[in-house]
Amino acid sequence: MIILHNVSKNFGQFKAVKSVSLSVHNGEIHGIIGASGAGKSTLLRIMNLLEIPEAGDVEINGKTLTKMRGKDLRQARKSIGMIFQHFNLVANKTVYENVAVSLKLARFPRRQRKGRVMECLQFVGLERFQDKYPAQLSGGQKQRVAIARALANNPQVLLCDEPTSSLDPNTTAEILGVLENVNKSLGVTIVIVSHEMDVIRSICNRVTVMADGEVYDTVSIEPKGIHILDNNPKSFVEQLTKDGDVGHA
Ligand SMILES: Nc1ncnc2c1ncn2[C@@H]1O[C@H](COP(=O)(O)OP(=O)(O)OP(=O)(O)O)[C@@H](O)[C@H]1O
Repeated sequence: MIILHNVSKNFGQFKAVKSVSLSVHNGEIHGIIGASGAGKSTLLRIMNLLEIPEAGDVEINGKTLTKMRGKDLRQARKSIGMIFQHFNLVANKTVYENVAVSLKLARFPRRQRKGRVMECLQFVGLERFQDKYPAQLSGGQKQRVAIARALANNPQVLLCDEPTSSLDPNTTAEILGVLENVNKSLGVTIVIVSHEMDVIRSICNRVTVMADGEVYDTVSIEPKGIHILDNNPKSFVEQLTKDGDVGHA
């Protein structure tokens, strides 16, 4: 579905992505992991041409994105949604307006917009928050709004750049649950960049490991599932001491 053919990206003299080829399969949750500076986010941003590669091609569903221009490119990019570590919501717009704006930009039929916004907010469990502003929401709620916004135009692929890195462990698990639901019930292919091994192991089917701007390897894995801790202090102590090599102070 997404195929990168020998893509490269330089920032000045620095080679951030070096002739990378990679396939993301239809319907999978594909992780990209690696050390800080390995080029993960740059590679993800190349997939929807937020970063334009100096060399190589990006192919989506048999169409070469890097060779498209104007209306065709805009149309093709509608099939790719994206979410970010810091949510990127518009501060002076309500939850409803944040989702509606992506429909407006995509020229979604005006009369169907309200229904579509509410459908997306329901999907992420935030329909009651439609009139709130981002500053009135928790980090997890902000990321849910960002997911609703990314889903509004019915994308086939959702690109996720460190989607849980600003969140606590329980909220991380909740957001991973939402992403899993996006994949399973809507059939959306997901690519998720994270430096957190637990995040990648919990939901991904295939994982690409990057190092120094190159793909080191791509492996298939069995997702371990999402473990939600409750906020009971007893369960925190149990987690901390379960390996038996620590005692009570
Ligand atoms: N716009 C830019 N201008 C200059 N250098 C950049 C730019 N974007 C990224 N880089 C550099 O390219 C390299 C790869 O960055 P990238 O964000 O892709 O890495 P990453 O693996 O996602 O790392 P991290 O986990 O720290 O975000 C880094 O050394 C970074 O400093």
